[in-house]
Amino acid sequence: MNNSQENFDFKNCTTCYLIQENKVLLGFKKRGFGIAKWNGFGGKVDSNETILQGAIREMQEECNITPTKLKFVGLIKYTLPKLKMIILSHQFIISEYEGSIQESEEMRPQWFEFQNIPFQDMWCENHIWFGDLLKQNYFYGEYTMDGPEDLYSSMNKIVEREQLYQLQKQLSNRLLE
Ligand SMILES: COc1nc(N)nc2c1ncn2[C@H]1C[C@H](O)[C@@H](COP(=O)(O)OP(=O)(O)OP(=O)(O)O)O1
Repeated sequence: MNNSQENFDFKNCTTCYLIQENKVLLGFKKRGFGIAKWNGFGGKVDSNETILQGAIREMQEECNITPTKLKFVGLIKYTLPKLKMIILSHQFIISEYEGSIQESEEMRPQWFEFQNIPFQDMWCENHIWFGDLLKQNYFYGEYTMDGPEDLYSSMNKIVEREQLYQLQKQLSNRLLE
């Protein structure tokens, strides 16, 4: 963190993508932050839970399923200068789950073919790292932006698994599991 970011709020968030047979489940955000954009499912990690517990809870709340097989694949640090906020988003791929997918008051779920991702209706930085996510590469990114269309700087790199876990320990004040 540089000096000008010392008084920024810091939030741990999760974002989860259910992947099956070259399709990914996205949710259309019906309210709040990122409204009217397609995104993975997730949200803020509560103070009494690990990152993984937060990821599972958000899936239950937002699309009614309980993930049983999750892979931690990515870490994205978003700096939002106008909101004076840093969001560290822990990215997961889900390959197995229990329950039936249902719409919630926050998200409308829909399957998308890998070839047909609706980037035009997603946060604009998504197209930079989404290919790595779908290939299940481990990746780390940093983005400075003030909203879904306002991207000021970007960095994305593929990392080794150990490097990703190391970065998670360094950047997050919370345990993964
Ligand atoms: C800043 O750029 C972002 N880009 C993308 N693609 N996704 C983002 C960005 N910033 C946050 N996100 C993701 C991280 C989380 O998955 C959600 C945040 O969800 P929300 O703020 O709605 O969190 P909840 O805890 O569900 O909110 P409520 O307290 O309103 O239920 O967006």
